[in-house]
Amino acid sequence: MAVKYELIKTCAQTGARLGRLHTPHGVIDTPTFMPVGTQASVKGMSPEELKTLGAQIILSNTYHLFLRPGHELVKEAGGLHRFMNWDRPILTDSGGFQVFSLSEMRKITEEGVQFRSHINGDKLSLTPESATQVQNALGADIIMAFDECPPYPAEYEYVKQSTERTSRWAERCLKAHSRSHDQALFGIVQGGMHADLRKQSALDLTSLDFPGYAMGGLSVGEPKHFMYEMLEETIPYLPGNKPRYLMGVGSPDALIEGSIRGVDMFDCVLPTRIARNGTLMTSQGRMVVRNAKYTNDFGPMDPECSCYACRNYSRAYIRHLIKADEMFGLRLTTIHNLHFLVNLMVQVREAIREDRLGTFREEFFEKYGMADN
Ligand SMILES: CC1(C)O[C@@H]2[C@@H](CO[C@@]3(CNc4nc5cc6c(=O)[nH]c(N)nc6cc5[nH]4)OC(C)(C)O[C@@H]23)O1
Repeated sequence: MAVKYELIKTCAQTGARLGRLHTPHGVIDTPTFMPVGTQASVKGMSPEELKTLGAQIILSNTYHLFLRPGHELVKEAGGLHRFMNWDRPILTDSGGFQVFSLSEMRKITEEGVQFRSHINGDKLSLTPESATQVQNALGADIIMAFDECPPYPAEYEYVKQSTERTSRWAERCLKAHSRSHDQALFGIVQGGMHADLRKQSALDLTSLDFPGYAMGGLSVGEPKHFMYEMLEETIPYLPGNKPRYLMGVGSPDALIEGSIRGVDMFDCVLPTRIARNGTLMTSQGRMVVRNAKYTNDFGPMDPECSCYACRNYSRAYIRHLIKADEMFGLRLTTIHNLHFLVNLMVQVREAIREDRLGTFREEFFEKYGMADN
């Protein structure tokens, strides 16, 4: 059985929906936040800790694993689930985006992308066919079409050409996708910040009948209201019985706003990235636990949080560990931030079930603060 989306209900107050995504490695309750494990590890977290905090699916990345250790090695190890000892669902991003955000000297043609490895400078290339074959070898439950994420800002004409090429690449991915695995290939809608290009991209991709659709080209530095507008311009052209995935989004406000607009899946490095510099997402807004004001603060990072870190350790202790460069400190902040977002989605799903996500949004923003988080 490949990937199947089950729509449970739509929120009466908003456009949000409650669903379940059935995959070969288990069921995912949606809307969901997916922790990012770029190089086959969610930095500092064991699979057991991820399960304890409630993660139902994690991300990994084709670009990084293609460069190191190589997809053949992962395949030889029995695939990504076996390699990283994670028996729940995995989604891999297709690599196009990371080529642009990480590698030097890259050249994009109709064929694909040529680039230099950011690790050792080797000249490499990825094409729709090779990116799909790499993901088939890695064995994730959900794999992504190979696309170009246009830079932001970009000229209309560039975005138009790039988006049309991404649609042609999507068809090539479908053709290359080996059906021998139980993997679902999702299409990625592009179109920059232009409603007409977003609509055309959605129509092109839905004509290819993918089992799920991502919205790419967002969370790339644009003002958040542009992102929300593009969701409103795209989602009406996506089928209601398929999952919608907003790539690269992971701040509390954007998760709520995206859910309200009908997004089912989110991922972002934000919670794990800011945890590593001691910044926490708490019910009272952002908090930088390494600040001197927490030196003698023996309370939990977040008094309303039930995570392992908040139940067992104080702000003073965690601040000390971070100042002393003790690894355990960043593990605790990571556990907390991931638990915070996973738990936020539990509350979002509860609010949808009870037709009160609009009210929940107001209450959450009141406490969390509308600051750009
Ligand atoms: C918010 C925050 C902290 O997230 C960070 C940093 C910069 O934004 C992020 C997140 N934004 C993001 N947009 C994406 C768009 C695409 C896309 O169009 N196609 C494909 N295949 N994958 C994508 C992955 C994406 N991630 O992108 C990198 C550079 C990976 O780090 C992330 O700002």
